[in-house]
Amino acid sequence: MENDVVLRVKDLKTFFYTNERCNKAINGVSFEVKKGKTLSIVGESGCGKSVTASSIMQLLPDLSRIEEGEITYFGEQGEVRIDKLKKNGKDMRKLRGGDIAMIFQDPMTALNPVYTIGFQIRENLQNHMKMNKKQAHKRAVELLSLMGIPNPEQRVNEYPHQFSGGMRQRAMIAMAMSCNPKVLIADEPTTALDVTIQAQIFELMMKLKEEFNTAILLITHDMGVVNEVSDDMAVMYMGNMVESGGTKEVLKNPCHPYTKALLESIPILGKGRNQNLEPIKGSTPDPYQRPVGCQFKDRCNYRSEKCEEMPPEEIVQGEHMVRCWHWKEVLEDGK
Ligand SMILES: Nc1ncnc2c1ncn2[C@@H]1O[C@H](COP(=O)(O)OP(=O)(O)OP(=O)(O)O)[C@@H](O)[C@H]1O
Repeated sequence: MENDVVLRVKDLKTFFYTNERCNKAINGVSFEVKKGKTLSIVGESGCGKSVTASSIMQLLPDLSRIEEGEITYFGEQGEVRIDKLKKNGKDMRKLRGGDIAMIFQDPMTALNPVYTIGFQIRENLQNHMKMNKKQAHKRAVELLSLMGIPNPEQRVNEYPHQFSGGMRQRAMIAMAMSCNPKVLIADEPTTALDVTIQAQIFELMMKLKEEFNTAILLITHDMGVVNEVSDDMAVMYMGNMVESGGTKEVLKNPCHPYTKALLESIPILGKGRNQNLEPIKGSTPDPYQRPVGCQFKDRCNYRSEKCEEMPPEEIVQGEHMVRCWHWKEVLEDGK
């Protein structure tokens, strides 16, 4: 095991069971998150990004469960198999919000409307960092100031509804960062914010990553964001990882038709209005009636008989992995 890996997910399978039907929402996903680096997981709505995050945090909805696979956290006290921990047991509660923190698209998922921002950050610090009330208050003010919130001494005593959307997002990040987490999971953290605030929040996250050597697992559907902020990336489709590797390498040499299609569907800043944007044809299949073999085949121009069988993971070079029978053709066509 390379010692820069802080979180490893191996062959994860998380299924939903509704009305005697099974949705294999995550069907054998593997990746590693490295110390002080950002890994982005990207893919269309429903591909399994959020369920991956909830599996790691053991915050899965009632009808779902981890069926197989390993989720290992490499902490200062040694390895912890998260998938083996009790959802609400002492060890999981210690990890959650402590060593592994999460920020959400909607800050009100994490913030309680009836308590002041300061109270909520203090509570986290008192629980996880064993600080007394006075120390925790001082640190809460420092954290708000670090997040760029003006007048932190005054604002620490305000309620979430007194904060703007962007400020609430900052307050939630302050709460998540309060216990110096080793891993920060960010699930579409800026989708609800306007572009300027979005850029500021990412800038802030990257600053924190540098300062505290935090590993970030960023969940997004936005290839532009992936390009801007991540060291590594993984593309998900229908519960599978179809391509992964260093961000620069994957974006330069996409080998999966789906990655290529995602890239062709986004505008490039500064290229003006006359760009040939290609929406991805078709739509994602019904998760309860998944196709046999490659999940992307019905939307793919490279489809052949081989695709009736699920392609294996293949190494393109170094850490660049792809799951497509036709990746060499895809790569060649991109040149
Ligand atoms: N609470 C739930 N009950 C039943 N099925 C669910 C639930 N949450 C997610 N799923 C299913 O799990 C699969 C993966 O969903 P997930 O929310 O992880 O996708 P996502 O990539 O995060 O999408 P989005 O970008 O829209 O959040 C989908 O097929 C979805 O229908």
